[in-house]
Amino acid sequence: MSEATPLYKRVLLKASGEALMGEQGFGIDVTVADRIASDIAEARALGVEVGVVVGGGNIFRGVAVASRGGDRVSGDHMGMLGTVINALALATSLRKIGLDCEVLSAISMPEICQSFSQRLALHHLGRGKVVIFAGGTGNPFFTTDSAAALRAAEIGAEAILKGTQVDGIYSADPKKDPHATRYETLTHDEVLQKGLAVMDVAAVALARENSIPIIVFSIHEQGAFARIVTGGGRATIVNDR
Ligand SMILES: Nc1ncnc2c1ncn2[C@@H]1O[C@H](COP(=O)(O)OP(=O)(O)O)[C@@H](O)[C@H]1O
Ligand SMILES: O=c1ccn([C@@H]2O[C@H](COP(=O)(O)OP(=O)(O)O)[C@@H](O)[C@H]2O)c(=O)[nH]1
Repeated sequence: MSEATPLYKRVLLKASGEALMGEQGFGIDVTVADRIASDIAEARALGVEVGVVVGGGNIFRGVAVASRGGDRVSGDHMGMLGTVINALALATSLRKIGLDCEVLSAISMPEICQSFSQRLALHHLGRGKVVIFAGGTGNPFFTTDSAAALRAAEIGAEAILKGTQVDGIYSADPKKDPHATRYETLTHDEVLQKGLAVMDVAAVALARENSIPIIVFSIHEQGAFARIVTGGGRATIVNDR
């Protein structure tokens, strides 16, 4: 690994739930969780404090229930519980390689993990622990992208690194439009005005209000997380400055 100096003291990684299922159609591929853990370890070795919001799309999405005529709120509760399962899997992968971490959940389940509070999160981060934020925002009708923007603001993260299925923000969804072109940089306003759906509107707006840059990169590319915290790597940077 390079001796590069990190650009940030503290970042928030949004780890895609869907990425965690790897080639499987559902659930968690432990090899993917282990790889994401080793990427986080590289950033920690550079001295960067890391908070992680995990998605849940590999397990459950509330909108899927609603689209079949079911109850959206119950569906979202199931989705949030899915993020807790993912958080526990990622914590296991981190501990396996000797990284100290804590899972803090927006929904209290004290037998399983600690409950989220800003104070506790700052306490753990300040002691060098990776903090995994589970349970999204704790509210239905939100997404884990919004949870990422919220937790980033609460912990004073200098950037949100959205590790997703694609390597940046495109003029249209690159999975649907083969002619979509990739942006190197954008402002928060441009993402919203152009309707670029890589992240939901609430999340981008919250990041904009708090002047937090968003960096979109492929979580499938090994080592990308550490490269980005040192100012390299392939990504789209959303920043207003
Ligand atoms: N303009 C766009 N640029 C890049 N990706 C886009 C765009 N519009 C839609 N997408 C899609 O958004 C997905 C990320 O959305 P999301 O549901 O938040 O995934 P996850 O949280 O699992 O990373 C990408 O994988 C991509 O297919
Ligand atoms: O604050 C939140 C975060 C998540 N969810 C639910 O949890 C699911 C999984 O989260 P998300 O879709 O954001 O996961 P990702 O796309 O990152 O895998 C969502 O579809 C919602 O049903 C929710 O209700 N509130």
